[in-house]
Amino acid sequence: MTEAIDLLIHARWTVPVEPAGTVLDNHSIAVRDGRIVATLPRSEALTRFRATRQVELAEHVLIPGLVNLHTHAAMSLMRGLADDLPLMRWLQDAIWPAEGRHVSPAFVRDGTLLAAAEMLRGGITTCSDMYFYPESAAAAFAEAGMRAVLGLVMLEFPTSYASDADDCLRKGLAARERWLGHPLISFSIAPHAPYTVSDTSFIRARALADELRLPLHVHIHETADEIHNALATDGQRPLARLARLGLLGENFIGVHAVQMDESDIELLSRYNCSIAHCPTSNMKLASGIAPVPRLLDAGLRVGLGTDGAASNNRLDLFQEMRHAALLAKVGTLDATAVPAHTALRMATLAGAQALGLDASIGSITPGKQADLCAIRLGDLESRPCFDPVSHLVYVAGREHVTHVWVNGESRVDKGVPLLHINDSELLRAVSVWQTKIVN
Ligand SMILES: CSC[C@H]1O[C@@H](n2cnc3c(O)ncnc32)[C@H](O)[C@@H]1O
Ligand SMILES: [Zn+2]
Repeated sequence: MTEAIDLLIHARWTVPVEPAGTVLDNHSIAVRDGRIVATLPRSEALTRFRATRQVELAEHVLIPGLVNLHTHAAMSLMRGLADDLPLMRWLQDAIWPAEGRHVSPAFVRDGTLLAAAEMLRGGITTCSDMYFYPESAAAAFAEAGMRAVLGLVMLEFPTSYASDADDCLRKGLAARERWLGHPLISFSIAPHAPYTVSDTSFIRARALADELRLPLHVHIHETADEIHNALATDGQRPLARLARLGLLGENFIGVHAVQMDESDIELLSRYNCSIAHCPTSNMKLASGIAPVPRLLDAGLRVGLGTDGAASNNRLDLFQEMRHAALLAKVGTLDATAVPAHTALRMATLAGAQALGLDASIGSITPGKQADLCAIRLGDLESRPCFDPVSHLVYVAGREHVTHVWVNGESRVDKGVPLLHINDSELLRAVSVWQTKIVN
């Protein structure tokens, strides 16, 4: 008697990420009702299962869908608007004025659809977003069929979205109410940064995160100026202030963590926090090199983020894996720092753990959702292949992604996106935004 399943994927290599270091040759992954049922040798799979659909990946490696631990999806509409500036000039002279003029529910919907299409095509099946109008972002991610954790943002100053941090939260919580129970959409509490959020608002953020059992998602220690200014105004480093306010804890995701001393790392480790490392954004804004090997040695979960397309300018976790591995080596002058397997774990399981989603995504494990990504390693630029994980980080790019599934549903098939997004309509909308932004 064979078991009926929906999908059987036969892959030349499978890298489940958990157990660490495992590479399975010629195995098959069985999927039923959106979940992984089993991973087993191909010959056993063919006798045990009867599948509605089978997919042959003869020269491919199958990995868990990538998890983008930090982005501002709708900022894809500002890709390339302001390059080659340091963070505060970039924000204050270019980005915040543009956001003040243009950000609206329609902007967030179109920008998020553009970002979701880019991410899914590049093998990213989950992202942790932080942007205005989270209800518009939720609608766009749901339409694209991408898993997303939407930050309920908090900023003290008035924006086109809200008058202050309390207004941000009121609007964010109403959005969350409307999306409760959706299979792909969940939320985090996202106070923007120590330099834009008051003590009172941080305390409110922690109380809400505890009450609603949500992650806290905050930019921290991004630049030397941020530390310098905090010392001048608060007499404390930003992380010490957040610890004093009770913000740190195992649901805390600190984004960037570039400018860190031993006391900062000790605090993050004491409170069992997670880090979203954004190597390309850190390089482009010249923020510095995050001490990733020391963060990992301290036992922290370190995931990877692209940051927004206005500071990267790609939403490409293959690029972030490569940059994370290379930057760690340059930063420490140690070629063994952040090896390929570590970079892949950061881009998958570590991101899922940081978001509290590792019971359902982040590795190819029976019982988890079938969020999967296949990468073709058969082309001449990928030959020979001694170790597919080495190739994922040091050779392959998102252009080699051929298949993507979210919850067992195909989103990219043989390189062709199967998104519910009308490309020409979206491109028309993007060009209208471009015209508005430059005028
Ligand atoms: C409250 S919505 C998010 C807010 O963050 C801005 N932003 C984008 N990238 C960064 C970054 O690297 N550091 C700090 N702030 C950033 C974005 O423009 C929005 O205003
Ligand atoms: Zn950011």
